[in-house]
Parts: sequence; structure tokens; C-alpha cells
Amino acid sequence: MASDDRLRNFRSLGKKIMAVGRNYRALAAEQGNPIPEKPIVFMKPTTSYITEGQSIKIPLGCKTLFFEVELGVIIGRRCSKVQEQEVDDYIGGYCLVLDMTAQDFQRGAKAKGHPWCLSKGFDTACPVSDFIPKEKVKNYSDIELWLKVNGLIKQKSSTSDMIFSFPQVISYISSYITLEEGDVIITGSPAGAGPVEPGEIIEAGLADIMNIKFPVIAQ
Ligand SMILES: CC(=O)CC(=O)C(=O)O
Ligand SMILES: [Mg+2]
Repeated sequence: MASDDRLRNFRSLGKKIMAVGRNYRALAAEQGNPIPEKPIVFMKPTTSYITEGQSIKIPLGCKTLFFEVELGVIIGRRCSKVQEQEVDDYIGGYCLVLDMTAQDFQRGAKAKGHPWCLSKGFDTACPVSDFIPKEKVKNYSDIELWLKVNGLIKQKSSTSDMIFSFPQVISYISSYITLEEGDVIITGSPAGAGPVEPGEIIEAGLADIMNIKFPVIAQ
């Protein structure tokens, strides 16, 4: 397993941001979607990462930018076809993530059966926290995630509402795609995802372990 010192650098170490969509029961109910039978998997490019001190930029032509707070798992060493019971051996740490989504682009793409790439992968679409050491998250199956816009709470949930657990998600993705040191898997948004406007400030947290804050600006 990579050391915490190496994994602190996960944004340049990893090659992939793998993402799971529609993975919370309350979100599925809120959006009127059926419970998926298998994890819905997509990718975001690592060029979409930003860190605190940088701003989320609304992509050109986007009229409705949505926030989604998610828990990210950082892969600690290369793995493929991992059994669910072995998954913990490959988790190197965690990060708190905003899966920013150009919701109008995504809606248009879904209607035509097109991919979500632009709606999820534009520059600044993946604000992330610093590295969170593995031992700080005692129980990844029941930990609180929250998000505020301009100080008002918009999302507050526990990972216990996830449809597919961390072991199920990581095992499933690794059955098809080799995961490498520093790759991040973002595990889905709880209910309450919604729009943000230029000039607003997004704050998010993982229990009392990590807080992040990002302003939203026009191009
Ligand atoms: C519809 C979505 O944007 C899916 C997604 O990313 C999620 O977290 O759920
Ligand atoms: Mg998401």
C-alpha cells in the first residue's frame, strides 16, 4: 500500500476519477428514478480537479450548474477483479468531493442517449479536499455528508443511504477497469443536489473530519 505521504499527492498520482451515479435511495426517490440494478459508472477527467483557493467556473453556455457532495475513495495500490471482502486492503484514504454537473447539458444528453462527458468533466467540475487518512474514517458505511450554499443547508445525509456499498462499488468497477494508486472513486450524491449561481459560495463537510469551501464564478 502506498504511504500517506505519497497519497497526499493523489491528484497528480492517479490517472482516473471514476464516479457512480444515482447511488442514494433518497436521491432516486427525489428524482423519480428507479433503484438501479447495477452501479451506474462514468468518469471525470483529472483535469477537472480544483482545490481550495480556486473557483468553480460555470462552463460556457451552461444555464443550470448543480452541486453534488460526495465521498471519494482513494485507491492505495493497483488492483483488478477485487472481491468485495478484499476491498478494504486497497483503500488508501479518502477525500471530500463536489461532483459539479452542468445539469442542462446532462438533461439534453440523456434525452438523446448521449454521454455525460461534458456535463460532468468540464474544467473545475471536480473540487476536492486534501487527502483524508484511512484511519480517520472509522465507518465508511455510516458517515455524515453535508453541503451548504451561502450558509443554507442543502444536503445532509449519511453514507448509510447508499444503494451500493463501497465494497460493492469498488469490486464492481475493478471487474472491468484496473484501478491504480491515486485513482479516486466518487460514490454518488445524496438527496438535495441543486443549482448554484455565480457569486454563491459552496461549503461542504464530512462529519467533523473535513470541510471545504469553493466560490462559484462565471467564465
Ligand atoms: C444524475 C447524476 O448527476 C448522477 C450522479 O452523479 C450522482 O451522484 O447521483
Ligand atoms: Mg455525482
